[in-house]
Amino acid sequence: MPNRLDPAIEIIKAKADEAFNKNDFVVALFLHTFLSNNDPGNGIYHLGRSVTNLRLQRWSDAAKDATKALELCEAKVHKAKAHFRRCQARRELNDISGANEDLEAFLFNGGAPKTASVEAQKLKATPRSANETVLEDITDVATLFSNTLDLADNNPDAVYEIRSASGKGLGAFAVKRLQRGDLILTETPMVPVDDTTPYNVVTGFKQLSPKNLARCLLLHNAHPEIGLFEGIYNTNGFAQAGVVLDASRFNHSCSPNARYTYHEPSKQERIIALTDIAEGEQIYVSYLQGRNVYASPRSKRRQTLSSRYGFCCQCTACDDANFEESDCRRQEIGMIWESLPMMIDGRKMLMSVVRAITLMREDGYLGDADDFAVDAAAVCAGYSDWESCEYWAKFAYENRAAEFGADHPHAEHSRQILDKPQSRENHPQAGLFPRRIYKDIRLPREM
Ligand SMILES: C[S@@+](CC[C@H](N)C(=O)[O-])C[C@H]1O[C@@H](n2cnc3c(N)ncnc32)[C@H](O)[C@@H]1O
Repeated sequence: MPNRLDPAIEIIKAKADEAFNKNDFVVALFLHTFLSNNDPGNGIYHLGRSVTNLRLQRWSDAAKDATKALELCEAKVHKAKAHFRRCQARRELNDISGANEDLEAFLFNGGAPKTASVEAQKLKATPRSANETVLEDITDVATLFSNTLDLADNNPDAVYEIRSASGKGLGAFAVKRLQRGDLILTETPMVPVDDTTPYNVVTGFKQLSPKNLARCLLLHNAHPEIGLFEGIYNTNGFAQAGVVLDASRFNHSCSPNARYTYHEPSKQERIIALTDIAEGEQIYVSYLQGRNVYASPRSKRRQTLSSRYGFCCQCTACDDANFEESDCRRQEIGMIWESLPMMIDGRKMLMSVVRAITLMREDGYLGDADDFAVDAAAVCAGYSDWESCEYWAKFAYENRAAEFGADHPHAEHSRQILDKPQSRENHPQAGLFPRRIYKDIRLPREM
């Protein structure tokens, strides 16, 4: 049942009119199609789309819409418009007797005689015939007019392509081999929203141009029940960035091969490779962050993903064959993370960090090891083991640079620690405890 009170509807109608008045008929067609798909029993949308189709010279579609409007609209004024539009479409389709019937019905429903007489003259002229496919759904419109709507990927340097990802809607796939640390995407958010109250979300969409609104309406909506714009926002919005068109097409995995990150200085969303990725491989990010993914069992992750995004995760970590082992590792990582602040023994703490990072690697989770390495560097600083401190700070820096970009504030912060490990500014506890050396505690070589 369409929610006619959803504020999104009035906004989309206004944007459709705006596009039409600017002769941006493809966008208007898209938006009218969206509206009529959303509320098929409302004849006004068919009436609106019939004139847009006339402008696009899509005669069969225009006639079909006018017929539908005649079926659904009660008011004479609407019926008159629908007959007139169908008359014009039929004229172009060479159906002169049908067009004449519509012209009579136009007059009968109060249409202006002067307009009718101009049209009657045109009906006497030889018509052209046209042959088109009928566009019924917004995806049909989007496919036919993907260039006009700027949906086609025109960036020759793009390292990914968006296409069907069986059972997961659309997804992003590598078009060349990628390495850990490679920048996959950098994109300006389309709907930035600082505060995600419903009002702000609706206002964010309202500010879009008709074309950009059309592009956003194509995004997946896992929550149509909560309002159109909020549903799209909640399914696709990124923390800090909001809705980012291409980035929103990347599917989720609990063992992702890429991560998304917001780069505040440039106000852009980025996606960076966490692992090497083969050409043709699907690129996955994790919709869950930090401990919610690397330190949570499958049941908890699935519950969150299902309620927020409406799907049951079947990634390699959630797969039935692997999940129990993966759960054991992730639960242990979680316990280590919880217990680190309580550990008073530096050696024990560093051994726990090594264990946690080893478990992450065994699980194929190649993000966030820096969370642990930063703590390890702080412990070594506390015991004045500057060589070990540097070792962990370097590890944290290199991982952050690869995962977020070297110019990201996270990486810059680790860089500062690396440059001045002894500074109290970087490590408030630097040199506080009796000196101890932990050179023997290092990570095993990368597997
Ligand atoms: C942000 S969108 C991702 C792009 C989406 N596939 C599309 O076609 O636009 C989130 C939606 O993608 C689908 N999705 C993402 N990851 C998935 C996965 N691992 N398994 C199944 N569906 C997934 C779900 O429908 C989810 O609500």
